[in-house]
Amino acid sequence: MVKVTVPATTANLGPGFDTLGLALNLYNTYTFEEINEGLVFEGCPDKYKNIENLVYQSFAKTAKLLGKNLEKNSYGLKITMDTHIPVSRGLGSSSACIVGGVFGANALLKGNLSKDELFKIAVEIEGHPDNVAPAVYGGLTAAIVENGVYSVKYSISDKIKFCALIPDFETSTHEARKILPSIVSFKDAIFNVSRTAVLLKALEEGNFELISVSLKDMLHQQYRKTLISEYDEVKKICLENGSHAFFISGSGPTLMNITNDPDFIKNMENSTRYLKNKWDIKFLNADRSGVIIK
Ligand SMILES: Nc1ncnc2c1ncn2[C@@H]1O[C@H](COP(=O)(O)OP(=O)(O)OP(=O)(O)O)[C@@H](O)[C@H]1O
Ligand SMILES: N[C@@H](CCO)C(=O)O
Repeated sequence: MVKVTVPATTANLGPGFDTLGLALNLYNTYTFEEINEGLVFEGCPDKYKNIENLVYQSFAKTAKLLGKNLEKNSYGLKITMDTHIPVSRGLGSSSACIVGGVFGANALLKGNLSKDELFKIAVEIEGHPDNVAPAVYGGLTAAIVENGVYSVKYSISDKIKFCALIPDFETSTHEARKILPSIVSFKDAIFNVSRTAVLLKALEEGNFELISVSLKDMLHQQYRKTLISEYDEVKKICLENGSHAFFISGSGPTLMNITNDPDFIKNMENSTRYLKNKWDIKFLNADRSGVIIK
C-alpha cells in the first residue's frame, strides 16, 4: 500500500500567468492498494468512479511508462481518496490528482523514475506547469516548458498569510482559458514582466508595500472576472478590509488575498455575510514540502 499526500496550489499569483505557483497547506491524500482484480474507488464523488478518473488515468500512464499495461494484465487496483482541496475552484485539484496518480504508480509499482522525471510526466498530463511544480516541490516556484520542463524554487517570507475566498460555485479551467485573447499588447506584456520580477523579491522579503504594487496583472484577470459572480463586490470588501493584494487563484473562481492582519478573516466573515453566493473564507500558509509519499 502507498499513500501520496499532495498540497493545494495557487497558480499565476497575478502577473505570473502559466509560470508562478505556490503550494498551500491544504491537502489531498491518495492511497493505492493492489487487490485481486478490477478497479475500485473510495472517497470520491460517484461521477469520478470510472476509468476516466484523473488519478487513475495518471497512474495508468505512468504504469505504462514503467512497462506495465494495466488493462492488458487486468491489474487489480483500489484508490482511496481523502480530499480537502475543493474541485474546480482554482486551487489545483486537477494537479493534485495527477501528481497523486503519477507518484503513486511509481511507488506502488517500484519504479525507478526520479522526482524530476515524474514532474515532467505530470506536466505533460496537465498541459501547463504552474500548479504541478509547487505540488511536487513545495513552496513558491516558477516554471518553463520548452523542449522539456524547467522549474526553480524561490523563498517566501513566513510573514505572508493567504486568505482564500472560495465560492459555492465552480468554473472550469478549460472555459477560463478559452475566454483569453490570443494576442496581447506590448504595453500589457511589459506590465506583467516587470511586476513578476519585482513580486518575487517582494514575496521573499515579505515587503507588503512592494507586494501591493507588483501583484497586478493585465493578461488574464480582466477577462476572467466576468466568469466570477460578485467579483467586483468581493474585491471592494477585501480592499476595504486592508488586503495587501487581491487576485484570482489559478483560473478561479477562488479569490485570494495577501494579508498579515489576524483579524482579516473575522472582518471578512462579517462583510461577506450578505452577498448572494456563499464564500468559504480560509487562512492558508505556504506548504514547503510538496508531495509526500509513504
Ligand atoms: N477527486 C477527484 N477524482 C477525479 N477527478 C478529479 C477529482 N478532483 C478533481 N478532479 C478532476 O479535476 C477537474 C478540475 O480541474 P480544473 O483544472 O477545472 O480545476 P482546478 O484544478 O480545481 O483549478 P485550477 O486548475 O484553476 O487550479 C475535475 O473536473 C475532474 O476532472
Ligand atoms: N495557469 C493556469 C492555472 C490554472 O490551472 C491558468 O490560469 O489557466
